[in-house]
Amino acid sequence: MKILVINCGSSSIKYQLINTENQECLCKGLVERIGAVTSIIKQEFKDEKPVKKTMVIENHAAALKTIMELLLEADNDHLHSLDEIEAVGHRVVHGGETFKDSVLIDEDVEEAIQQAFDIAPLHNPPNLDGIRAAKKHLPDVPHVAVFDTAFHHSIPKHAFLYGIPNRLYRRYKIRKYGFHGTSHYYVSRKYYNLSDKDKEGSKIITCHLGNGCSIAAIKDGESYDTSMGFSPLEGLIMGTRSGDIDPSILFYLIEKEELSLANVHALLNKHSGLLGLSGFAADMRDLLEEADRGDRRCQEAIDVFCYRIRKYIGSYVASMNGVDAIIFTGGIGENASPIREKVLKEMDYLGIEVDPQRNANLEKGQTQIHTDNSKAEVHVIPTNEELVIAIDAAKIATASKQTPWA
Ligand SMILES: Nc1ncnc2c1ncn2[C@@H]1O[C@H](COP(=O)(O)OP(=O)(O)O)[C@@H](O)[C@H]1O
Ligand SMILES: CC(=O)OP(=O)(O)O
Ligand SMILES: [Mg+2]
Repeated sequence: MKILVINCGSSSIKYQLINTENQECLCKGLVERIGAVTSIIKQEFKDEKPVKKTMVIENHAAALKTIMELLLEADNDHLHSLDEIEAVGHRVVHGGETFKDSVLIDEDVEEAIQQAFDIAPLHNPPNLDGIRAAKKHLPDVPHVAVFDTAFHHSIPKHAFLYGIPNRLYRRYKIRKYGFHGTSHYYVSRKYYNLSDKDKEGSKIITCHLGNGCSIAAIKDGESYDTSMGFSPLEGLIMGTRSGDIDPSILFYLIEKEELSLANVHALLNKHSGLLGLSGFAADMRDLLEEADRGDRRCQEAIDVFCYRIRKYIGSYVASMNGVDAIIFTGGIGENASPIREKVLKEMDYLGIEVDPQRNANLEKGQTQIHTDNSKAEVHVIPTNEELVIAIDAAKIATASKQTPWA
């Protein structure tokens, strides 16, 4: 089946056209800086020259219209008409306690996604904008929501409850949910596949390090704990998000700097993390470059970033009583070998040994960066959230055709 996968961020849309029969990506695109003075759209069909355009794109609806036009403009063998798209898979970040699996999107599902706006303010509003805009262009095909939270539904209660009054969980469902589920799921399955290991009895730690960053402890193939929580703000240091902080800092700042709720929100979500610490950039490439040139604050931001990851890995080894493999993925995890090196140094207490050559010069198709003597394995596995979304969308679309009343 030809599936269009849409991942709407606050100011960007990533999309892919995937043939789920052979799991091939036919086209990949990105619209950036939606709502800015000029937006950029890049698109690349398989085996074709990439296209890049700069134009004014005011909102997600306009961006989706441009994407549809550009997909058709290409007019190649991969897509002749929008009628060939058989379903659309949408990444939805927060599914709350309601959605344990992907679902066909109807009005109730849209309503539930909207109800989670408060707890995923950076993600769910653009996700819903994307769904509504895509439905206008492709009204006759199934639209499927695939949730970041779904894979983490297996996390046990002792790991998902916070130490606050229990009535807050019962009344508002305040608990850890966890995110990046499609990525943690994908790389863990790839690992089982490449290592020929059984899920049963396995203990692995997956580190998704992109703009948003999270770590998951995966036991017997199921998510057992993860660093993001009620929202995607908890846990690791991220591009612009703070990760874990002492909540008292907020009480203190609200008084000292008379911060409003909106100020606190912006402080922790947009001005913190690598950007806040370095005062320079949220992008790891820029930070590594500046740190190499001797910038002390960029180096400090990298140090804090890596230390937090080490700390979480250690805590998940403790919570699972061991680890068989650690897996790195996401833009930073896949590409930044100095970051992996820094995170993994001095892990001999776990018997983990990284081969510096393998880590620094990972060849295409290779994943292993541990030495042959290492007690636990370490792999770099490129993620593919879009493929997981496409496969789920195809499955649900097929089922909905067979049972049209469902
Ligand atoms: N070669 C590289 N070296 C270091 N960092 C990289 C490299 N390529 C990408 N990154 C980093 O990956 C991050 C973006 O990750 P990505 O997974 O693409 O993000 P998103 O969450 O938007 O999908 C940025 O911090 C970027 O600097
Ligand atoms: C949940 C989350 O943080 O997603 P992203 O990394 O795409 O921002
Ligand atoms: Mg990502």
